[in-house]
Amino acid sequence: MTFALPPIEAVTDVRLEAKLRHKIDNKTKPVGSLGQLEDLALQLGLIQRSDVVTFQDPQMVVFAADHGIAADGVSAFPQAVTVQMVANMLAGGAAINVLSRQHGFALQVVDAGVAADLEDHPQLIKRKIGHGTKNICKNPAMSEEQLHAALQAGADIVKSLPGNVIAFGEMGIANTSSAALLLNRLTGIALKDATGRGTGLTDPQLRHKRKVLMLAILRHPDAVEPLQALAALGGFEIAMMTGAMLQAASQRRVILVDGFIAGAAALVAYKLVPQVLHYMVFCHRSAERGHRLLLDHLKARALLDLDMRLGEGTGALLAWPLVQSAARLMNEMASFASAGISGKESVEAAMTPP
Ligand SMILES: Cc1cc2ncn([C@H]3O[C@H](COP(=O)(O)O)[C@@H](O)[C@H]3O)c2cc1C
Ligand SMILES: O=C(O)c1cccnc1
Repeated sequence: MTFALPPIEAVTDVRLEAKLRHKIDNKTKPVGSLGQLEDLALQLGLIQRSDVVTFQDPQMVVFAADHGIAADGVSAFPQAVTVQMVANMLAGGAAINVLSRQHGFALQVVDAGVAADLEDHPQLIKRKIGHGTKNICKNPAMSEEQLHAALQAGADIVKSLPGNVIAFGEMGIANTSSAALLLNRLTGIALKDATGRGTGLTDPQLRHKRKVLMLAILRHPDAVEPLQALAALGGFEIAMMTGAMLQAASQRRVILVDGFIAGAAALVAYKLVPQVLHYMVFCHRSAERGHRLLLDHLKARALLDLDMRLGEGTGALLAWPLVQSAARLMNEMASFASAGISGKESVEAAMTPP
């Protein structure tokens, strides 16, 4: 089975963009004074092809999987934490549960490839590709067949969910390693700079992680195209998120991107279909050092910078009130004309000698 890249429309519509800009600029505020929220309102309007933005049934999807490279001591935590955290999420106790409840997001956890068999649960979507990836220091993380199955599963999951906004998060011990390797391979950013402390490595542990990742990257010199890189260096959750993001964009949903790992999936999706970026809101900048470089590469500016480095989708949901505010400001604010307030033209006229 080969995953067919879904068609994604660019949101460029010159007439609509002009209309939206006019609407935003004529609201009762100095032009540009709502800063980044104005760009966000414009983006949302272009995605929804309307100057009134509405959100329905927001979804939070956490993709979970294990990584063979965890055996090489690249994380501060053991692999078993992945399945334990999935159980915690299904019991409602993880950070992402708290934030999903707070912000009214329906939460689904996807078993993309956890290294344990999981019991059925109403919030668990079972699409296990394998019991963890292979150790990328020795082998490609996954076969081509597994890669395509993961991409397809991601797309299927999005198709099965309602709503027009979808937030992406992940859980998988050692997945900052895959994210760093993908960032290096797909952008040329130095591996040393792409590699960070993840769950909280000490200095000697970080040096060890860098050595291990250098061995891993040298093991896969030919995996240069995005899909080859994803199969060789990625993870089941990252591949599934990539397919899911592409599908979400093809359905013109707003995509809320979390931190470094969700960002790595976004990067792969962008390298496959650049227009996918039009649908993405980069919600926060993670403290994981590669994330800043990843966002710079995408010329993206995140909404929040809170020194967070958790993942799960937490940064995505914390930015949700800002996304809602951008929509409401566009929908509800009065214009100078409707409020009967003088625009700056009257001052300019007064300053111009007759
Ligand atoms: C208890 C716990 C909860 C988490 N929730 C997200 N992560 C985050 O940390 C992991 C990536 O970091 P590394 O590459 O260093 O393993 C991922 O599971 C990510 O989602 C967690 C990690 C831990 C330990
Ligand atoms: O930014 C992230 O997604 C992140 C950073 C560190 C650990 N886990 C996730």
